[in-house]
Amino acid sequence: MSILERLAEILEPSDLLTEASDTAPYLTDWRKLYRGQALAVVRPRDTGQVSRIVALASEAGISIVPQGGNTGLAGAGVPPSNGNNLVLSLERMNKIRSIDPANYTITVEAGCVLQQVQEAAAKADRLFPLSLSAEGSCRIGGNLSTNAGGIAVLRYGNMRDLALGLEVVLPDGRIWNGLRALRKDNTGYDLKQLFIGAEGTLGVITAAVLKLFPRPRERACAFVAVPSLEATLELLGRLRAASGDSLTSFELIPRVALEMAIAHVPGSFDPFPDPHEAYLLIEMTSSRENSGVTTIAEEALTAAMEAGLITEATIAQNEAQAKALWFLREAIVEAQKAPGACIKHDVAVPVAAVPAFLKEARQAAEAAQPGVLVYAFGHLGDGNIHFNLMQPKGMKPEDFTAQTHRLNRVVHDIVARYHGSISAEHGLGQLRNEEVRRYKPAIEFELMQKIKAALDPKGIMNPGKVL
Ligand SMILES: O=C(O)CC[C@@H](O)C(=O)O
Ligand SMILES: [Zn+2]
Repeated sequence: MSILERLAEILEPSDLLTEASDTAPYLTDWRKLYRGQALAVVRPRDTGQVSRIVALASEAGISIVPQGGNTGLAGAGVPPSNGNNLVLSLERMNKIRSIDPANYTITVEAGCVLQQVQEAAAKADRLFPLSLSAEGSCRIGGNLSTNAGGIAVLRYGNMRDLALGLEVVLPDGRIWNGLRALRKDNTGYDLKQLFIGAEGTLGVITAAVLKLFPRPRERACAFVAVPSLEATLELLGRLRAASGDSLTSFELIPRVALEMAIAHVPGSFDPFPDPHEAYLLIEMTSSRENSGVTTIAEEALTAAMEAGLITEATIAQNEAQAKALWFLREAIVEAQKAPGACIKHDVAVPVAAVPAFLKEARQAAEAAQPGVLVYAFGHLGDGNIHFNLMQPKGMKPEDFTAQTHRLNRVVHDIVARYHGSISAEHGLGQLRNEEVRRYKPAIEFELMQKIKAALDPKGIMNPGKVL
């Protein structure tokens, strides 16, 4: 029997895609940077089916490429071009299995859309805090596999910090049920952490127990202009001190990004009459009714203004205004498409080093590529900056992208000097898996390879990614 015939015994006909028109969306990423081939796209409906598919693939020596919402930025969900593989989409496994408000946990299947999990938590008067721009279409399995970050890491951590248990189909098809809902469990190695951030190279995550938190009752959202990047550090310290544990987001928006959004994304606006070099979008939240978090934010920002740490500030007076300010944060991401080609760097340095890093990296990038537009924004509060470079005016997009490797090197060498990371929240995928070798200590690489060989001796799980 052929592999397709055997898959047809496991799956409903509509869950086994082989026609080019049906498989096409699964064979490329949304930015169309990568394109691959596959024998078929399989869309199992439960863990048992995933297990049978993986066992079959293992026996036949066919690779498995797990895929969630296909919103990734590093090409981890796109199959290789040799075609001897199956794309395993988790999209049909999208059930919330259970929610336990008293234990502050939710158990979800890997194909749940992030927003669906947020909404289920809210319905139970709880918060699932992971939040990022793709939340309407990215899926939890992908969030776990890339250890997704986003805009609330400062307060709640990234996906590694939000997962308590996992269910995983191992590369030989066996199911590991590690769906424990415990906050304490010191019974040996923390195996779930191997699969989180592994980008599907060690197994297929099929379900997870996630942490919930008290739902915020009050939030203060502010947009401020800063006189210098150095000032942002003292401001961050002051806001954390003033607000107790309430500072949730501290996002950097440079003038160039705001201008680009105003020019290209309808609905964008300038919150202040005069231009400023850089801005911050700040949010504090409290789960206490009448917590006074708005007053705390107002007082802290007034004091910061008197101390010369900010030059202008506006605080949202209602939900609609807060939404409008957050819209600007999304618009600056969208606006990146406008100038043509963009070379992305998803880097992290220790928070205190961000201003110095930004200054040095900007000078180096501008010297390496005259006319380049530095578009550096993001999660300043946790040290993760999207240090993106836009093509110089008048340059052809392809001539600029031809410089990718050289410019990556310029930026990442500086990141390394600051003891940073060249992939903070988007993962390595096939975008940075070669480059990371230059920066990751050989001993760490060797350990990763040993773990890979132990768990996936046939090397069938998502080949060509991460390692
Ligand atoms: O476009 C990017 O480089 C980053 C996208 C995303 O991580 C964000 O923070 O908005
Ligand atoms: Zn980001």
